[in-house]
Amino acid sequence: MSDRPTSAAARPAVHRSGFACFVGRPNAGKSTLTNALVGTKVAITSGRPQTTRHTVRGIVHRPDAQLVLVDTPGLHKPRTLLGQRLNDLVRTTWAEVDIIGFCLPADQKVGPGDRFIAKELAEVRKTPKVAIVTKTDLVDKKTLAEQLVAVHRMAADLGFEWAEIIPVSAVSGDQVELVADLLAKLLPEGPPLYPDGELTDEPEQIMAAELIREAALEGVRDELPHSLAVVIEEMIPREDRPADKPLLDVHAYLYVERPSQKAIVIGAKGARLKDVGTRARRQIEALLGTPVYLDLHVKVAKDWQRDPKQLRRLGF
Ligand SMILES: Nc1nc2c(ncn2[C@@H]2O[C@H](COP(=O)(O)OP(=O)(O)OP(=O)(O)O)[C@@H](O)[C@H]2O)c(=O)[nH]1
Repeated sequence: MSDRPTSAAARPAVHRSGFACFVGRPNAGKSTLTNALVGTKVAITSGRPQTTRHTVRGIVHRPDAQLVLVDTPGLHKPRTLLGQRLNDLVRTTWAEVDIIGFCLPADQKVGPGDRFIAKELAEVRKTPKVAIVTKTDLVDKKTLAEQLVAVHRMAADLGFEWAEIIPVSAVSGDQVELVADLLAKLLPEGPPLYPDGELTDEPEQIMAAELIREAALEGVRDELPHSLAVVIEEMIPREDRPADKPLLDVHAYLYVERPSQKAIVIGAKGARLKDVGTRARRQIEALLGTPVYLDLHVKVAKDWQRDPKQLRRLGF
């Protein structure tokens, strides 16, 4: 009896699948929402803007739909070659997805930064655009209502309409399911694109590099976030380990632009780097589910953000 196919009634009538990306100014809560929807830590979150450098996909598996989330970097006014490349990446992503979710924090008034993005969005005619008002746990009902009206009006002023406007708090979990429901409904009909249970197709190395970058940026200010790049040189299982005691060797380089930044990352007598290593190792172990030996080296790559050759080498 157990191998009898599921009855037609138990199966959803149509299956939908496709891609959605979240856009919004830096710190709008895109990565946090991605994580909440997927239910595991796949994108990197931090209190500092523009830390999401890579297009990280999280996959939401549902009986009726498979939603692949593409987390783009924050769109911003380009100051460097890296800034330009990131913005190009954002626009390329918009042209390829089935839904664009515009994240606007509930606790900040709609501003020029949002209008800058909305104006670009207005040009993307075919793709349904959903406004997602994030961080609703930070405001009262009245402020939220005003924000929803402002968000509606911003689009109307630019000559387009949102397919949906959804308030959500990724931190409290309020309405996260509804976001998934509404996004799923907007997807085209189609079979699952990824095997069941897969959460991301981002190479493990890039995710490990992002976790190291996140750990290295914790507690530092100012220009360092933009000057730090992490490259995994090698990630291989240690040989001669018993099957029940595996160990993964991870060797990574942290690239900074100036010797002074190298000193900051390393800290007095290497204490800071050691601490970064410990925290990043725990995160990588949690991510990959295996004990890790993490080896970090800091290198100066002078002005890498402005040098096309170096950018390529660092994976941009
Ligand atoms: N209270 C509250 N804080 C949130 C919520 N969502 C995100 N945050 C916080 O807002 C900050 C930015 O969140 P991220 O998810 O990193 O924002 P992002 O839009 O991905 O940022 P970039 O990668 O810089 O573009 C972090 O400190 C989050 O903890 C929320 O629902 N409620």
